[in-house]
Amino acid sequence: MDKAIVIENLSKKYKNNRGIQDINLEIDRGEIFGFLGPNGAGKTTTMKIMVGLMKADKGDVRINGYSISKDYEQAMKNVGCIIENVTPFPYLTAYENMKLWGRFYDDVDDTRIDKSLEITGIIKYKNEKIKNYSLGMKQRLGIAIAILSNPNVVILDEPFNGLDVEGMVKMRELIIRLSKQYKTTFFISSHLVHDIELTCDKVGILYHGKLLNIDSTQNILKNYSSLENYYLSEVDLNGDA
Ligand SMILES: Nc1ncnc2c1ncn2[C@@H]1O[C@H](COP(=O)(O)OP(=O)(O)OP(=O)(O)O)[C@@H](O)[C@H]1O
Repeated sequence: MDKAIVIENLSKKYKNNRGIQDINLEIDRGEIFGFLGPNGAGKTTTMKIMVGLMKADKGDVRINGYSISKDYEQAMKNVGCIIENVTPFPYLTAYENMKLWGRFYDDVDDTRIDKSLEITGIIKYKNEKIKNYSLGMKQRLGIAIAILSNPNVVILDEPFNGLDVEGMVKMRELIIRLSKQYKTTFFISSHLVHDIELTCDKVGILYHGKLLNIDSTQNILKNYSSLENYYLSEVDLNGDA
């Protein structure tokens, strides 16, 4: 199986002793992986290391076969991400913001900008200033920016945060469609069990910096009535850090 992301023995300890400890996981090409954990579990820390915003104490991450510590440029070549918040310039339009982002890449032209806005369903607001965007529209713009360079791996920190019901449904549909249509691999962090259950093929539970378990959503739902029940039982069994 073609592995899009491999995380090996990843550890990072902050001065206050919090952080992540010995994370191991593998994600197949085209899979939607849900990184589920409560506030402070270490999701953002892991994702920051994955995209090179922070250095690990130990371990490594391979993306598309390339190590982020040894071959950072190659590893990042096909990655799009939103870690914490994207902050588009409010007084620029979506198009102008995308144009600025596009300068980071060699092969992003106006056609690709339009395509990204089209895929994420905000092409009709292309020439509107971001200050007039709703939160859901801004989240979509975040995805549009993340997929601008046509990456095959997309890493999203809390993409459902702050969205209303309709916004969540649309975000979910968008992620699933991209994974099916383009075989894009997604690594999504969230503390929203329900959205992870409905969106992700595979789920890893992070608790107090440790990965408690990792399994396919299908398997989990064979044995538990909901992902929430599985989550609570895993935390109850193994969660004492
Ligand atoms: N720069 C830092 N220095 C010290 N401690 C930190 C730092 N960044 C994060 N932490 C701590 O490390 C732990 C993991 O934080 P992290 O932001 O990775 O969690 P998270 O799972 O993303 O949480 P949330 O869902 O609230 O965003 C937390 O206890 C946090 O307080």
